[in-house]
Amino acid sequence: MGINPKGTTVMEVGADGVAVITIVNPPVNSLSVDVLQSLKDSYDEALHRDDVKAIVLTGAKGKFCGGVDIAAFVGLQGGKIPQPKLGYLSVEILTDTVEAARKPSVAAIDGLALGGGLEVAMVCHARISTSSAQLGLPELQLGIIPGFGGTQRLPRLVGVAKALEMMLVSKPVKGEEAHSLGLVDAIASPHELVSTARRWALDILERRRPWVASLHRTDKIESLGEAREILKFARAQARKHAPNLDHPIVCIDVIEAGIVFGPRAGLWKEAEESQGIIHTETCKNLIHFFFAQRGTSRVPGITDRGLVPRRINKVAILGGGLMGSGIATALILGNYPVVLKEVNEKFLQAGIDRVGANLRSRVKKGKMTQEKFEKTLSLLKGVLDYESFRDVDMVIEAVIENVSLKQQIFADLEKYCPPHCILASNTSTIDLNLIGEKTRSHDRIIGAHFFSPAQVMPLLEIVRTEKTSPQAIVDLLDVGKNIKKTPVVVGNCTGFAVNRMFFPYTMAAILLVERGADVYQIDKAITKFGMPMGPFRLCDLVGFGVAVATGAQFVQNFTERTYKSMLIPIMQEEKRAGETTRKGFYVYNDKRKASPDPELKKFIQKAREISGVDVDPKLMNLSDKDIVEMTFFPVVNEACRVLAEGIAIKAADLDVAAVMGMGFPPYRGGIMFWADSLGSAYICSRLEEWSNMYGGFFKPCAYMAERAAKGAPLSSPAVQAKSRL
Ligand SMILES: C[C@H](O)CC(=O)SCCNC(=O)CCNC(=O)[C@H](O)C(C)(C)COP(=O)(O)OP(=O)(O)OC[C@H]1O[C@@H](n2cnc3c(N)ncnc32)[C@H](O)[C@@H]1OP(=O)(O)O
Repeated sequence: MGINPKGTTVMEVGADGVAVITIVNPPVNSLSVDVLQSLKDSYDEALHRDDVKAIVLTGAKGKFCGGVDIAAFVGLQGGKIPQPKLGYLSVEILTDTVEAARKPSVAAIDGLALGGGLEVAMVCHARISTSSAQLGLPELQLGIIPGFGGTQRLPRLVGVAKALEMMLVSKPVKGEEAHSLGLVDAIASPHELVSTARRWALDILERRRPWVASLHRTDKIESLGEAREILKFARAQARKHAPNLDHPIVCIDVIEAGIVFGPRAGLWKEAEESQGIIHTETCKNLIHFFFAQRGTSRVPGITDRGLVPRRINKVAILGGGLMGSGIATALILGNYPVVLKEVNEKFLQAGIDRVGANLRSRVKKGKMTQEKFEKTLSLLKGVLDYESFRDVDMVIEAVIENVSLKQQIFADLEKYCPPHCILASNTSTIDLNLIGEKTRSHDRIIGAHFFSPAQVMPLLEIVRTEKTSPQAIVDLLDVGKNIKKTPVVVGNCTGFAVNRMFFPYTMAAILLVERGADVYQIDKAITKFGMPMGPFRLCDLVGFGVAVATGAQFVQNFTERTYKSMLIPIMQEEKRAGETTRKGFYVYNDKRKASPDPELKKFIQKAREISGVDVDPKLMNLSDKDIVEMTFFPVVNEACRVLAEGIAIKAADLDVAAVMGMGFPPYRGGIMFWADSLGSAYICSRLEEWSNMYGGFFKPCAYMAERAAKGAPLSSPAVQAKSRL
């Protein structure tokens, strides 16, 4: 153990002869190297002491265990923590010491038992849980596989089909479901959890309850033939849904090894595969992303001031369109009473209906009961004037992107809302200083940029101006957390962070097409890279109207690096505006299935003539790698500018923004992390090459050029020219 151990276990032996071993490592009692060592020591002691007859394993402060300390994986990857001997933890300690012990262990689970946490619990001879506890094996989300026997024990406790689902989807189950699955043996209230577990352990010892080693159970596992079919199907699904990822297949292989060759062979295979898998790029990227996501709510100079978020009792939303109704849905789902304002009855009813439909779709999917639906919808109140704004704590304006309309609204809000009320705008591109120009409330004006559909998309871009008060930021961060959004705090500028990265992505794709590349090949290559869809399919989905409106903002503000093309306006003239008109870059059938359209060539030719560019034979035969680089390196270039200008606080925030706002594959770590895996010098040299051939759109920015010259990573902290935050 180190001088300052990272966590420990505490053992108390009661008069009943039960030793209660408690994992203590806040905030989630993760299994650090020190905790694991201490767990082993506590077990050694408990197994040797004559006054200990049975053991209860639990976690401090209502949390059983959040799994292996993920930071330890970073230590292993960097060689700072030595790799333990193969099978030491999983086989030698957990299986051969704890599970094989002559004293029974019972896990008392409250809060969470995730990853290694659940695996340790499954090694115990019984599990008692609270009904609200969350139990799961989410390791695949980190690019690894369960490594403490989870691949072997979970199928033996709940069956192969359910175990696979829990592992592949990385979704935990609640205590009640775990009980009905057989994963836990009994449910107890938090208050009675440990006492129930104590009694259970003694009952096992006295043979009043079965003494079960999960590893050797066979009753829940399907027959060999059936299990193989299930595994075959899972493999096909994994290949289809995650073709760039190997670790789900490795996980399935390891489960199969245990079923075919026996659980002990499975344990060894799991140990072997686990050792290698943590050194893969996928694992490094996903672990980076895990910490990046959690780092976004740490804002230097804001969240370190000791400010306490104020209570937001009521929120008002202006505009019941797609965005406004989505935001309202997200808020009422987070239990915030919401006032939705529209300009007339018809629009108001349509807005309320949209919220209702959003919630109803949850009921249909079985994610919400009818009772909860009614309770949630009752939190929404529609209004046509500002009277009920007199006691709101936060307003979110979500009307169309029209500067003078927004200015008028903010002037009105200043009159009607109480002085403490936060005045937020959901604008996706407009400068907030402009929006607040007609007010004297600049300190409480803030951007709350949601992504469509707002009730589903997890990102919330929080935009602050130089005048936004730290308290308003802390308050909005708290609201974001309560409605389960990942916030990214950015500075004020046209397009903020996400849309500034989006513009060059779409523009690069159009530039390539005008010079000879194929629309559908581009979409295919980008999808293969891991985006949910290609840039053209996405344009169709969001609609050309939105693409043109946001594009215009970019043209106006960043003229020198805008690639101007008439392709979309030409198509609009032909009444092609994307999926809603059934024609865009693709044509759509009744079932909204997209197919390539040979007619497209005609529009591309016309746009090419207007731009006065020639087809470049090289661009007609691009490899997938070239397509990915030519579309994403301009995004990296813009991300560098966003960082250099101080719009984003740190590169990792842009990684999160790209993954959650653009759909960039998390297993590539995010835009900047991915860029650094390729190297600044390489990216810069390619951009220079294309800039010479195809113009200023590709020109590397000063930040990029400087990093490339020094051979420095793009994401290491920048000496910012002038922070805009
Ligand atoms: C061998 C084994 O098979 C391998 C493993 O066990 S791998 C680990 C498996 N476990 C996991 O994947 C769980 C990961 N954690 C989570 O999903 C969520 O953090 C949680 C559900 C536990 C809690 O969520 P929530 O309450 O929203 O809090 P969240 O902000 O995410 O986490 C709180 C803090 O705990 C940290 N944390 C959570 N789980 C951690 C873990 N397993 N290791 C290290 N730190 C962890 C977070 O980084 C965060 O730290 P911060 O406050 O300094 O940013």
